[in-house]
Amino acid sequence: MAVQISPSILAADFARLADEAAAVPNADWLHVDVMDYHFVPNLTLGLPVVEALRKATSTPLDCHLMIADPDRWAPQYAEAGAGSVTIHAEAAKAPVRTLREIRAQGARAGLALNPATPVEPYEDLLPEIDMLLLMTVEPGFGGQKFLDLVLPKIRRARELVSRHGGRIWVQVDGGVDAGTIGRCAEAGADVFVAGSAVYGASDPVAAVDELRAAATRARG
Ligand SMILES: O=C(CO)[C@@H](O)[C@H](O)COP(=O)(O)O
Repeated sequence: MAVQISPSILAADFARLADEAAAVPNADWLHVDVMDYHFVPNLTLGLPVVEALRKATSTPLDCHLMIADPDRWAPQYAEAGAGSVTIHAEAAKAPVRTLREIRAQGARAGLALNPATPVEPYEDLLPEIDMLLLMTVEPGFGGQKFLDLVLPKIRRARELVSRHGGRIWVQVDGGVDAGTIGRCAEAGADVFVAGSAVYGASDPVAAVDELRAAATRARG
């Protein structure tokens, strides 16, 4: 699968979200971080903003739910038009049902793991998902330093996914920039979330192109 870049609007100007979405027409996805002050110590945005963004951009929305009760809310993000909805393994109490409900609404279903959460216990869930999101920082805030300790897990995740037919995308999120994206790509990631590295750049379009080129080069 070709490299995909998903700029995180957490690093964008929340007062100008439609313009910020339009600022990266070369992005494959727009990553939308939903936080609820419970699963993570930060609060961002919810369904009404996702519904508004859906109307404001044709770029598919990649909704990452960092919320305490994804079983209750995730299907509604899919219904609101998100192209992909990712729930955290640490928060979901009924992940099989929730992942199936996301797919039933026509969205891709993702499972996210915090840096210290191992991937192996979730092997049986792989048939239920379209994407595995490996956090490369502790979730909650943009602008954090990339955690190298996640690299071996990216390799193990790639192996597991390959054993299951290679259909599932491996996404990395947190501290991804021109200096770290190559290592993630070499380890087996194929979808890259980048907040500060895109929206903190003077030219976000060029930043997306550079990240894509660096990841593509690293895959060889
Ligand atoms: O989910 C999160 C943070 O919890 C991320 O999506 C961040 O928004 C990535 O930001 P950068 O580390 O790229 O600045």
